[in-house]
Amino acid sequence: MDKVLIRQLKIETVIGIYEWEKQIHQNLEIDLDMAWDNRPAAATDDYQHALCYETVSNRLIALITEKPIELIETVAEMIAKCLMDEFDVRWVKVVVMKPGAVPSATAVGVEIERGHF
Ligand SMILES: Nc1nc2c(c(=O)[nH]1)N=C([C@H](O)[C@@H](O)CO)CN2
Repeated sequence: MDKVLIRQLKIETVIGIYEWEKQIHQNLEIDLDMAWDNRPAAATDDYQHALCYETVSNRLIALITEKPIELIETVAEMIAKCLMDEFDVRWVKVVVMKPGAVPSATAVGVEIERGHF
């Protein structure tokens, strides 16, 4: 299965369950594996057939910074839904990491897979 990948997409937003978290911006780091048939783009060398990682990245930054969110689980589901509804991605693995959320851990996070091949 072909994929388009995005690694360590940094999104600075209002995220968290505590009152103090609603007053600040924190960073999330997103990894995405998106199922996509890369052969048409390669065969034609035509951007029209590619899943544009730049367009996807910009859309997800806009989506996740639109309004405050409490849980990183919500972020992961919003991203998966957006990719499937707006970009016609059939399967996606979304990893959302929140660096610094637990002082004794480098990062904590969630991983989901949605859709099918
Ligand atoms: N499974 C989760 N656990 C926790 C979350 C979360 O989004 N998902 N969030 C918090 C707080 O916002 C935390 O990040 C503050 O440090 C706690 N647990």
